[in-house]
Parts: sequence; structure tokens; C-alpha cells
Amino acid sequence: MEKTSRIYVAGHRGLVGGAILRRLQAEGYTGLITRTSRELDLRDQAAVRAFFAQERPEFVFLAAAKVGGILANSTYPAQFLYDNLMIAANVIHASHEHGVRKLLNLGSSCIYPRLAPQPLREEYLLTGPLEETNRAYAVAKIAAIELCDHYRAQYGSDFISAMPTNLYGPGDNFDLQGSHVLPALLRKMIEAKEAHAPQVEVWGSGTPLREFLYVDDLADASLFLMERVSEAGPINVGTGQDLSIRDLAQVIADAVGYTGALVFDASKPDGTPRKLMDVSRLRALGWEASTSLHDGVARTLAWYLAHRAEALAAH
Ligand SMILES: NC(=O)C1=CN([C@@H]2O[C@H](COP(=O)(O)OP(=O)(O)OC[C@H]3O[C@@H](n4cnc5c(N)ncnc54)[C@H](OP(=O)(O)O)[C@@H]3O)[C@@H](O)[C@H]2O)C=CC1
Ligand SMILES: C[C@H]1O[C@H](OP(=O)(O)OP(=O)(O)OC[C@H]2O[C@@H](n3cnc4c(=O)[nH]c(N)nc43)[C@H](O)[C@@H]2O)[C@@H](O)[C@@H](O)C1=O
Repeated sequence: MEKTSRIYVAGHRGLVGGAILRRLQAEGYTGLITRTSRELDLRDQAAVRAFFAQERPEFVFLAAAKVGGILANSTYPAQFLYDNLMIAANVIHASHEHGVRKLLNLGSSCIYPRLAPQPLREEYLLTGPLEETNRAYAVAKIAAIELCDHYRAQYGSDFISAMPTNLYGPGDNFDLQGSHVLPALLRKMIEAKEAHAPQVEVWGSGTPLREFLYVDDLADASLFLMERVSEAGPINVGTGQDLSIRDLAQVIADAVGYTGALVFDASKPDGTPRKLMDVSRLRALGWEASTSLHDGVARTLAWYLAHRAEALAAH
């Protein structure tokens, strides 16, 4: 990418797209192209075609998607499947039709089979049944990888796919029904501390293991991949370390300074028992995460406290 390249960041108001946009701006890229979902609904093929014909992006970061935590995924599977299939098919096909030089497709660690060996290696894709709570979303994300790989094979398109582990950071979704676990627990503990509440509710058993990557590290990996890697297949992006939801809740309680009890709500789903990424492929290519969970949580907490109204209004 040159500093004046026309670069489309799809989903620039989201957690990931926002971090990628901030990073590109900080590095002095001037040809940045963005649209909100109101301005351009990426499920609309004709609108996507017209947009690509008009703007002629040379590079595309595909970070627009219907995204949510375990409850949103299991409650709205039709929307997660349809929206994500349409967004991926429209953006990837338009990128091919309009000669995009390179596209980075963002997927998720939930593409791997529920009971695959740990840590999850890229070659485990399509080797077993998926986790039920996010099967619809995962199928759409797998279809997007397949699109990139087959457009590469048939047309020579330089389309690559990154599979991040669970993400968090400034600009996250803090809605308690729709969000992922880390922002949800951060918000719950802040509010419990302020209200002097004796306990905070944590969904599920607390035993599932999850790996968390700070979103600015993902933005760094995204630029690294865009600039230096051209290969088929998913490329895992993570830290290579996980912890239980119970331990995560304690890390967040400590950061917030909340000293009440944690109560586990067994009526809520646990989801997949573990999904630790094997990050050796990306390490061998030359990239590693640099932000510790402790630092990332502290930065996210500081951001949320400074932008609470904005964060809550966004979702
Ligand atoms: N969050 C996480 O923990 C993880 C995320 N990822 C991946 O990263 C990518 C981005 O996720 P994240 O940033 O968290 O998600 P967010 O929900 O924070 O942001 C998604 C963005 O997509 C845009 N969008 C959604 N639907 C449409 C549509 N129909 N047309 C146009 N734009 C649309 C929204 O735009 P607008 O604001 O304008 O409505 C929104 O800003 C996804 O592909 C996801 O799979 C992967 C692993 C973990
Ligand atoms: C990124 C990833 O994200 C999703 O998968 P997930 O990792 O299961 O998502 P999650 O962050 O919502 O939950 C992680 C764990 O945490 C527990 N948990 C406790 N208390 C709360 C809580 O208050 N909120 C939430 N959301 N979870 C909670 C929860 O019960 C579960 O055991 C999919 O969208 C999937 O498609 C995907 O790609």
C-alpha cells in the first residue's frame, strides 16, 4: 500500500474497522474510503457494485459484519448467516470485478470444529462439527474464506483471510444482551461498583476457556498481513494464551476495583469449551501480539469511562 492508495475500510465504525482506520490515519494514509451501513448496505449487491465502480478502491479491509456475543448469535442465527453471507459475497465479488489489488477478509476463531484438538491449527478447518451457538455465523465466515481462496485460484485475486481470536478494546459493543463477554463484564462491574451492588452475574459455568486479543494489536496484524502476506487459507491471529471466564472476571474485577461476589448463571450457555489459537503460522511470518491482557483491559476501561455515553448510544 502506498500512502495515497485508495483504501476502503468496510465497517469503519466497528471495533475492528475503527482500530484499522485509526492506525491507517496515524500512519498518514490519505486515500481512505468509508461508508456507514446507512450510506451503503453491503447486503445490497447493486449498491455495492455502484460504490466500487465510483470509488475504485485498490485495497479493501473487510471488517463489516453482523457481529455479537454468544446470546446474539444463538438468538438471531438467520440474520447472522444471511447478512454475513451477503456482505462477504458482495464485497469479495465486487473487489474481483473492479480489480482490487488486495483484500483482507476478517473471520473468526469460531470457524473451527467445536472439539478440534487445541491449540487450533489452520488445517483443522472443515474437519468436524461446529459449535451450535454460532454455527450460522461460522458457516458464513467459512464461506468468505472459500470465496477468497477460490477467487485466488480461479482469477489470481490477492485476497487473504485473517482469523482473529476474541477481540476487545476501545469502540467495543457494551450492550449487555448483544455484546461479547469482556465488554459485558467490564460494564457490569463498573455499574455494580457504582451502585455498591453485592454481586455481579456471570453467564454460564465460568469454566470455558477463551483467548483475548487487544484490537490495536489486530489492527497491527491486519496492516502486516496486507503489506506482506499473500497466501490462501485462514491465518490465525491471537496471543496463544487463554484463561477461564472465571479468571477473566477476576482480572476485570481487579481492574475496576470491584470487590463483590461473582455469581454464575447456569441458565446461560457456555458455548465452546475452548478455542485457543495456534499462532505459529503468523509467528513464522514475523508477527506477534504485544499488548498484555492486563494492559489491554486497563486501556479499554479508561476508554469506556471517558466515552461511556457515546459507547452506550452506539449499540
Ligand atoms: N469482536 C470480536 O470479538 C471479533 C470480531 N471478529 C471479526 O471482525 C470483524 C468486525 O467485527 P467487529 O468490529 O467486532 O464488529 P462491530 O459490530 O463492532 O462492527 C461491525 C461493523 O460492520 C458494519 N456493518 C454491519 N452490517 C453492515 C451492512 N449490512 N452494511 C454495511 N456495513 C455493515 C457496521 O457498520 P455501521 O456502524 O455503519 O452500522 C459496524 O460498524 C467481523 O468480521 C468479525 O467476524 C473476529 C473475531 C472476534
Ligand atoms: C468472538 C466469538 O464470540 C462468540 O463466541 P463466544 O466466545 O462464546 O462469545 P462471548 O464472548 O459472548 O462469550 C464467551 C463466554 O463468556 C461467558 N459469559 C459470561 N458472562 C457473560 C456476559 O455477561 N456476556 C457474554 N456475552 N458472555 C458472558 C459466555 O457464557 C461464554 O461462555 C460468538 O459470537 C462467536 O461467533 C465468535 O466469533
